[in-house]
Amino acid sequence: MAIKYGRPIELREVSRGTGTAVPHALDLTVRPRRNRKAEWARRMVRENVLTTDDLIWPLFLIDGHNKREQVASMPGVERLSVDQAVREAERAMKLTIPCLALFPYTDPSLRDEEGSEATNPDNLVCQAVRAIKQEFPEIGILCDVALDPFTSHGHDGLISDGKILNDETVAVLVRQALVQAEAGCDIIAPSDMMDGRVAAIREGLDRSGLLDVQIMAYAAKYASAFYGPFRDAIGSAKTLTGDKRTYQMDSANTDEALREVELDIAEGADMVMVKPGMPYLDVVRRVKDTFAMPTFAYQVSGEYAMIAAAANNGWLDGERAMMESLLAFKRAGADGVLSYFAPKVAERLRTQG
Ligand SMILES: NCc1[nH]cc(CCC(=O)O)c1CC(=O)O
Ligand SMILES: [Mg+2]
Repeated sequence: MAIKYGRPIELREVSRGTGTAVPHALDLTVRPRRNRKAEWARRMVRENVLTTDDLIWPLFLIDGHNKREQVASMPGVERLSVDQAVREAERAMKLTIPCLALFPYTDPSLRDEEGSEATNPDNLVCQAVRAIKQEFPEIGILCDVALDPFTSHGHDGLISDGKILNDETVAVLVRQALVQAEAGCDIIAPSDMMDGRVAAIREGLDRSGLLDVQIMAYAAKYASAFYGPFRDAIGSAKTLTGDKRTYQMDSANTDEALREVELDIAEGADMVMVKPGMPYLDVVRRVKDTFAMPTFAYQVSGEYAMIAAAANNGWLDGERAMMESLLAFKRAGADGVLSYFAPKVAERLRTQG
């Protein structure tokens, strides 16, 4: 059947243009606006919903007690001492946010070439995991695995002659994952983009009897300008030498993302992630459609900063932009989102649905 103006021509024999009560009414049988005429009607036909179950809340940690420090490039986001992180965990519980992600600001005196603080079983991340789990064992905790918060050069791996070493780095990452898992972390999230790290970490966890610790692989992670504010937050912005393009992906590629994801699944990833988020929604959709795996996206620091900055300038409605940006991930097929907006979103969902 030939289609013209939204309905088959064969069905258009009767003209509706004459005798209608409304002067100048167009001859339209199909009027998509009918389904948008009221809030109840919009709710009935809504295809995607955002709930608190979709949220993972990233927290930045800092040494000390009763300390909260603004991150300048992320208005509304703070670095928290462990006791304060426990308070935020309590808030997350009340808001029914299922999972927290932890990122440390490591004191510069503890950073070195090898990132040795990453494997200290008593480092800031491990302290926070233990403290949160002791008070709130029912909340999920995700720990990032990569060396950049701990290295003096700000790279995610070991360096020799200006090259980021793959296999040597993987050995350290396994030890980092093990101290975090032994501290009680539920999900290990390798964000380093070394080849083969998922398999090595899975093997290390299993050998230590940590069979139930999940792996969420930052499988398709791009070399991105949108990580800038995060590097301020963890204090690696000033120290980072060069860029991360020999290990993080080229932003021009999507087939490559599928190959990366396929490898991580084969190596034992329980969940996969695409990062950054909004500029890579096409990748989220392809990954979800191709692998049907639990698929997450990271709305990264730069995405947060853009919305927060524009809102603070009165250039856009920050709350609405926040909700719209998160719903976009659901539309693209994501099962959940790491977002610095998590507590704000959860509060809004609770009061306004
Ligand atoms: N490997 C570390 C890591 N884990 C998460 C982010 C970025 C998160 C954000 O920007 O919010 C980064 C930064 C980077 O790779 O340089
Ligand atoms: Mg990979």
